[in-house]
Amino acid sequence: MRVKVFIGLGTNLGDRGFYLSEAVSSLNRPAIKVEAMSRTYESEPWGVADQPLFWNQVIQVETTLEPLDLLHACQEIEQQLGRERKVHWGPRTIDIDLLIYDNRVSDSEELKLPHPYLEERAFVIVPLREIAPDLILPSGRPICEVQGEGKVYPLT
Ligand SMILES: Nc1ncnc2c1ncn2[C@@H]1O[C@H](COP(=O)(O)OP(=O)(O)OP(=O)(O)O)[C@@H](O)[C@H]1O
Ligand SMILES: Nc1nc2c(c(=O)[nH]1)N=C(CO)CN2
Repeated sequence: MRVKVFIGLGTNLGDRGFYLSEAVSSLNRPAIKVEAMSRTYESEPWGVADQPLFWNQVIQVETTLEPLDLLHACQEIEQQLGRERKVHWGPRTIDIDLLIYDNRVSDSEELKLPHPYLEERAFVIVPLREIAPDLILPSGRPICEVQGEGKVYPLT
């Protein structure tokens, strides 16, 4: 059975356009079909201010993978694209986060669903609203009523 998942992508090191497009094309495979992509947004760093501007994007996929298998697929792509885990919320070539996986809830250290900071991050909410304007968030709030914090600008 295929389920709908929203995935957030972020990068603030090197060729940010390259990392976003490589991540999306690496994710797209028979078990993870990319169904929708937001535009790319430039955003001010959230959480740890003293770092380069990010480029962010949100995609919708349909997957047959269970949540942890999908997370591991995302982490493999992060590694292939040179992601190093140094500073929490610090600079990275690519970060791939599971935002919403169908209506699943998970509270383990390895996987939290929905993503815990979903509604606080404008760099997630704004591109997510672009591809899913009628979405009711897992909290029950319609996405049109949620702002998130931080400045984001579409690149196109
Ligand atoms: N929904 C999720 N999506 C991606 N990783 C998650 C999720 N929930 C928990 N994790 C775990 O978070 C750990 C740390 O992830 P990461 O280094 O990307 O954090 P971060 O990007 O600095 O912060 P944030 O998770 O707030 O965006 C990973 O090892 C992963 O197992
Ligand atoms: N604007 C922006 N800020 C961030 C981002 C991000 O992708 N975009 N990712 C972070 C760690 O997940 C921390 N802060």
